[in-house]
Amino acid sequence: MIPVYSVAQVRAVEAQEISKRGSESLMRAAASELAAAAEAMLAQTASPTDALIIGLIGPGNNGGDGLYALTELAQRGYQTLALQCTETGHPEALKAYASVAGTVKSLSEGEEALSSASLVIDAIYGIGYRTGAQLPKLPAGTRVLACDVPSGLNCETGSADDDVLLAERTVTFGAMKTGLISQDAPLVTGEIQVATLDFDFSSITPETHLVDENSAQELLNVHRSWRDAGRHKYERGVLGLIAGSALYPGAAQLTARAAVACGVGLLRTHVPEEVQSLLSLAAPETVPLDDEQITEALSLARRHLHGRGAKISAWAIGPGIDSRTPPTGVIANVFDSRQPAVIDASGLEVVPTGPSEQPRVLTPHAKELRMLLRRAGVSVTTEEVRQDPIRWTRWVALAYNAVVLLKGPTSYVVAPNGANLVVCHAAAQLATAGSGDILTGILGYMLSDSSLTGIYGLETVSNSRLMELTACAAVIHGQLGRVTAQQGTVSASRLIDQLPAVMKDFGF
Ligand SMILES: NC(=O)C1=CN([C@@H]2O[C@H](COP(=O)(O)OP(=O)(O)OC[C@H]3O[C@@H](n4cnc5c(N)ncnc54)[C@H](O)[C@@H]3O)[C@@H](O)[C@H]2O)[C@@H](O)CC1
Repeated sequence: MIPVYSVAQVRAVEAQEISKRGSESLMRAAASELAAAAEAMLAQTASPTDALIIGLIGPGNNGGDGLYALTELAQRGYQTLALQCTETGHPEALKAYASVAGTVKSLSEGEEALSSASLVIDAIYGIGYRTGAQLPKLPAGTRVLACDVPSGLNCETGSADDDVLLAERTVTFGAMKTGLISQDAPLVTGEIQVATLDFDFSSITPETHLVDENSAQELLNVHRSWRDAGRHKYERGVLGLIAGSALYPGAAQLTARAAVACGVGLLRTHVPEEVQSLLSLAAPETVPLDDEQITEALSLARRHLHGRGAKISAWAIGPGIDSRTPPTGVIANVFDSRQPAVIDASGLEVVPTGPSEQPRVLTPHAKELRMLLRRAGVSVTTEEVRQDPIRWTRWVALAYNAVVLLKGPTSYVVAPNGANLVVCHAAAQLATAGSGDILTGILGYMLSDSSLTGIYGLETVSNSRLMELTACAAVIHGQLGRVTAQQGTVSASRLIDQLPAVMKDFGF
């Protein structure tokens, strides 16, 4: 997992490093990383002599990094042009560039060249940016490498100006920063590369940890057990799905199909009669589950949480339930059990606050998070949630004694003890109807599989493991969005089509 620090924390470590190593040596080290990233971006498309790299240069150290990087690139034979976007610039770096590559032009003098740039290095503003500067508009299709932070992005909050410079890649220095993974940032930064510059963060507690594809893979490997081989379907895991209504017949189908596509041992469905016939057609692998069978399964679960002795090993509750007529009795019984459950959509409207023995994951989006807060007696605006998502997700985690996944372009996973993880998938295409139902199917499957939860007897899953598995499900979901978008437009059904291949990439 990648530690994430606030700008203040990065500034504090930077000050220590400057006192040890000197400011210019740090800047040169940052510039070398930036130059290497520029070369890597151009490697497939242009030889040094053909490529024109333009640096957009600002007034502070960010501009200094950009100028030193251009200097290195000029020394390696690239054509370069430095365009100063503000009246002042970093004096030593300006001199260094001028001695190797000639004079620096002002933006208005050299703006025309932007349309023939192979690559633009955005070194106007970095972590010192305050919202409100006027930023240059780049020709459509310009490839942009951001130095530390895209200009126009507030690196403390993740809020971006309308004219923010959209990057294909961002090389950020020292450490991953909160503002690079919050609010608008995932839609702005492109791929982020952290150049640590050997900064020493050992005495500083990170604000949170980012779970990316590699770290999700590592977490899954840590949790996966050898007991997986040759198991009976009941041992593999049975998911009980309580979902659907005449009003929303599709949601239950999507969750069911997603769980089946993940390879669930068995899926048992408690849905209204009129939905069951559609469901049996959409997912013939499913087996219906009536009220009595649920009571029996829950009674058996008091002796066996998983395996042949238990008819169900985990639950998914909520997709497509009509909130005016939820099957409250059945759901309340499941909430009383100690079997893991993922609760989404209308299920969130009936989940109780207070202590609970059940390992639960609630998966609200921002509006549902506000509803959960209101039910717990806390009134906040959407803007307040946007400003401080971890704080408000933590409130819900504590009030409902559950792991909470706040869904969005950046997703936050928070445990009742306040521990938290961030998943930043930037797959805007996932904002499509039914995509959340699929996440419930993926997570439901994962909670039903003992080789991931480690539930073999009566010992249930810990909140920290639940939090990590939830983050993995969110990463898989994000990757699913990206992979599907590469093939064309995204719909929930097309996401499910890609699910087996994406699961395979994560070792399933
Ligand atoms: N923090 C680190 O670990 C390191 C930082 N370095 C670089 O240093 C940068 C930070 O340097 P600075 O503190 O000089 O900050 P910046 O270079 O981001 O910019 C600060 C300058 O921009 C001006 N400014 C900010 N917002 C403005 C607005 N809206 N309108 C007009 N002017 C505005 C400020 O007045 C100030 O002059 C980092 O982003 C990074 O590129 C690297 O050189 C080395 C390592």
